[in-house]
Amino acid sequence: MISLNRSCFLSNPGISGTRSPFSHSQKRRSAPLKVVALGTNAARTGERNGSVVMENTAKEAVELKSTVHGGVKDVYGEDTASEDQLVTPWSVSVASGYTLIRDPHHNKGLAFTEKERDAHYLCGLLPPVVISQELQVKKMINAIRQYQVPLQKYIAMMDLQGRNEKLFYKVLIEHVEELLPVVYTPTVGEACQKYGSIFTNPQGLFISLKEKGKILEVLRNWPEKNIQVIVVTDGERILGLGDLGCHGMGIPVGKLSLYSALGGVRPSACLPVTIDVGTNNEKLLEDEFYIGLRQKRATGQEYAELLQEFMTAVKQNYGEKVLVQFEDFANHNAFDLLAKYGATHLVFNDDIQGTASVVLAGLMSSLKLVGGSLADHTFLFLGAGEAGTGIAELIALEISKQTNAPVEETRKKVWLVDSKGLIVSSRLESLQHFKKPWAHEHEPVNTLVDAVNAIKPTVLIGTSGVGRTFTKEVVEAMATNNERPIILALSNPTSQSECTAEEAYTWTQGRAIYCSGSPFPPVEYEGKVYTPGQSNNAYIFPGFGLGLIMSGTIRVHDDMLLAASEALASQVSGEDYDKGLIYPPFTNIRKISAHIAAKVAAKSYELGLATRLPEPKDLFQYAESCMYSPTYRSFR
Ligand SMILES: O=C([O-])CC(=O)C(=O)O
Ligand SMILES: [Mg+2]
Repeated sequence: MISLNRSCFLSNPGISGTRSPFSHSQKRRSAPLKVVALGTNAARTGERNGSVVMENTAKEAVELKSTVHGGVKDVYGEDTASEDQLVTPWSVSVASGYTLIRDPHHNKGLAFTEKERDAHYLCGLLPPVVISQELQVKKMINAIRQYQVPLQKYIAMMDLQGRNEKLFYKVLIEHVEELLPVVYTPTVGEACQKYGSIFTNPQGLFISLKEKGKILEVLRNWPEKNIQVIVVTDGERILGLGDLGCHGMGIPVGKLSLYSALGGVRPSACLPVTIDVGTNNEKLLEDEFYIGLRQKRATGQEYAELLQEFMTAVKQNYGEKVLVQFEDFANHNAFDLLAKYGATHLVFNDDIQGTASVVLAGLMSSLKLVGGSLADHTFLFLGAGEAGTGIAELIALEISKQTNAPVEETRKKVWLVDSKGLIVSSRLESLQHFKKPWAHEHEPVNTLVDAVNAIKPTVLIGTSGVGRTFTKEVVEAMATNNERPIILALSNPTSQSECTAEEAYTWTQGRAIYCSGSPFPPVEYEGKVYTPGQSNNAYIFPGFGLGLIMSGTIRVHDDMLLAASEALASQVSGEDYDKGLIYPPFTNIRKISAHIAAKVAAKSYELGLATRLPEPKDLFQYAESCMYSPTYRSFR
């Protein structure tokens, strides 16, 4: 193990982040870099940057060292600390031998070449055979297919991620349609429900009330320093499964693996975070395997202060351009957090904004099948939370842009039903603030089926988190009023879907344009096969995030969501339409993400919110060139 003085490496452009964050595209052979904090309980290891090289010789190191006092960030407070203050003795070394094959960032398993085995003290630690990464992929997918139970597949994939990161991403990318439901929705939902029982190696960063007052220090415990995307949850509304407390960690981990696989953001630039303020889930509080704080949720000022400290620490540690994606917060916090931090941070709420953008894309493309413009349609939602009101607002905004009518007018095309019935003006006083814009003039209507009959929507969208609420009666009413009813059953996971694909096709005699949030297999109805679409924000957030990051965007703007929707809709092919699909298949998702990233970045430049200058000439090509590739690198 070669150890090098920390300060010279922290001022190395390759480590401190002044080099392009996407430097993996540089074709340099890399040595596996290991960072070790001495004198602490745990050794922290990690790839500093996909292509950090060790050829920064003593000369270069001395030159770099001499710049320490010239403006290089004193990340650890070492230079400014007074003598009695404690500092962390960071050091940097090259991983080799046993440490190397235990390091998921660099491990290649049986794919280490003879030369690498010689150079890195691996002889004897691996059996003699050397195989290609392609063969490893084949072996892994075969192994996954042996498992009958989805949760076992999930565990096998998480295990792989913790053992050999590049292989994990290569398997996932090359079998994306098959493995998306494994590492993501719906299986991730079951994983969260059983997280305590299946928990082995911790993933992500757990920030609980115990860490209050020292969140900045906790962030610094994470081995990676150049973070570009954080997905954070407080676990209060995990998919449609409710409060899963600290067990919600599966969600940020899953979302970020999609950021890398689908959007090409480097895994080492991604940070999953769970904020643990307790849980109100009694079953979890009594569960002996629960991994979180065993207390009721903190609320009010205590909650707000923890979130404020977190958001401040994030900006302080990672700068202005780190993207914070809020995920699966309860309604009562989600809207407020987005409004509060939207003004000061680069934040994005996937459940409000990502879902809105993906649904709008589907509606734009569905017009090719049903005709007319968006303004010609009438939309009815079951569920008036984050997803429902988020989608509703983006539809109204798009219609307003298309027709030049004020958004207050275009909102009238959109109706929402919540647990108390149709949202109407007589309920205004008692409505939560995010529902108020949707309280239109109408007599009270108590049930969904009555609302369908009264409003006569052309589009029915389920975002309630409650399964089986699009009953036969509801779907039949849609089919009576429309030649081709658009029915989107968006709640996740599969158990919470408002109706199944089979129900939608059967009850409409195959006329429905149906999509769900969680995937359903094709359905055969009267001799014809119908392929349902999946309207899931996974189409949007990876490309959207890439677009923000690659342009150095500092704030999210609604027009970027519209740009993402248009980009996604433009990727639906004639062949897809012929099959009745309104989304492209996930097989091409990396190309789709690059298109979305390019359009989002273009909008950001147009709005003056992008800081990466000059603007690249061809943003699509630039997006593709930025994308992480899971192909092994050669070690010297
Ligand atoms: O995770 C998903 O599949 C979609 C989503 O954001 C949610 O349902 O909360
Ligand atoms: Mg979500």
